[in-house]
Amino acid sequence: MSQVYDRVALIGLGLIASSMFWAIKRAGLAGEVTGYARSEATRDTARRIGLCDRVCDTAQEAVEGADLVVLCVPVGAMEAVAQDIAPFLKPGTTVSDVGSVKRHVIQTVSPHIPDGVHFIPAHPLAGTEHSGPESGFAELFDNRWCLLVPVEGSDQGAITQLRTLWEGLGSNVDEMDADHHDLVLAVTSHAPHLIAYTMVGVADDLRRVTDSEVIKYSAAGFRDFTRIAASDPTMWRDVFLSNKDATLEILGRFTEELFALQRAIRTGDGEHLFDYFTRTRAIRRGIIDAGQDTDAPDFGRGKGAS
Ligand SMILES: NC(=O)c1ccc[n+]([C@@H]2O[C@H](COP(=O)([O-])OP(=O)(O)OC[C@H]3O[C@@H](n4cnc5c(N)ncnc54)[C@H](O)[C@@H]3O)[C@@H](O)[C@H]2O)c1
Ligand SMILES: O=C(O)C(=O)C[C@]1(C(=O)O)C=C[C@@H](O)C=C1
Repeated sequence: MSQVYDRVALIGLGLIASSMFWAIKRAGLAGEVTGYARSEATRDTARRIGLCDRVCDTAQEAVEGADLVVLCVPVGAMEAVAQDIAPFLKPGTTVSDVGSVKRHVIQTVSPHIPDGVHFIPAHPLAGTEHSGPESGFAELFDNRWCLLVPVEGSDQGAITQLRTLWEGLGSNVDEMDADHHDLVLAVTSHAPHLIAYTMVGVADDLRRVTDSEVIKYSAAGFRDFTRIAASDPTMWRDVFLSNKDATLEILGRFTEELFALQRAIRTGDGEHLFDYFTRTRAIRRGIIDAGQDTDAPDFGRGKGAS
């Protein structure tokens, strides 16, 4: 693929920014990539590992002359960063972000975007439990969705250009309205993370995790929870505080279902449990058949597998 932007600036050099950088380089999508991180230690690490063509000591220096600026900081830090860089953006620049919540980012960042600058929020649905400048890798976005959430009146040419970048990073791209995005992600990502945090917290409360009994004898289910629960605390604090309504709505429904299952166990209602688990199994198989779980092992996918 050929170059999509002359100059890209990445603000916040963690998992997502570093993965974007390596994927941009893999496909030659930008002439120059500048980077800025708030902490000197992160900037030093970035320089040491060759992350970004130029690591800058100020956000101003990083965004000056950039055609695309991507905010890759926790959702709660987006507004402050937007405010800092706004005076230094050239007309015609596109500002985007990768935040896990969209309505809040639009509400807090939009007021700082100068006239003549395009703001096109985005969210790559790809990540790991690791964070920081050394955690990124070029393949992170391969065959994953990236959702673009254009605000009213967004420039079509700027949207198409950003779409081309994300396709070049390996993603499938779709567009979505911000409120719908936040509700969908509350179901597919935010509530599941909270449930994983809770489950691991419960195990810890039983004082067995650090004694290693829970770890030693943990089955795959619990181990998957611990992977998710190892995710960055700042990022996830911000996600829940900024996607409050949708997350609380989904957790309300979750609690109702949990009570129904609890009741079925107490009353010995095996039919309820069996029917419920049959329904959820069909959902999992639907995901695999649609080719959306690239991490899933291949066994059990053949016709007739039970
Ligand atoms: N980790 C995931 O799985 C994932 C997936 C998709 C989207 N996201 C979103 O991407 C964004 C970045 O997440 P990440 O996983 O790369 O996080 P990360 O913790 O790996 O990196 C965030 C970086 O931002 C820096 N930072 C924090 N506050 C800052 C500020 N005020 N000014 C400048 N830099 C600041 C941190 O020092 C760090 O280098 C978040 O908004 C998150 O919601 C994360
Ligand atoms: O795979 C993981 O570790 C993730 O949690 C990635 C994940 C997700 O929930 O799928 C987490 C947050 C994002 O905003 C997008 C992706």
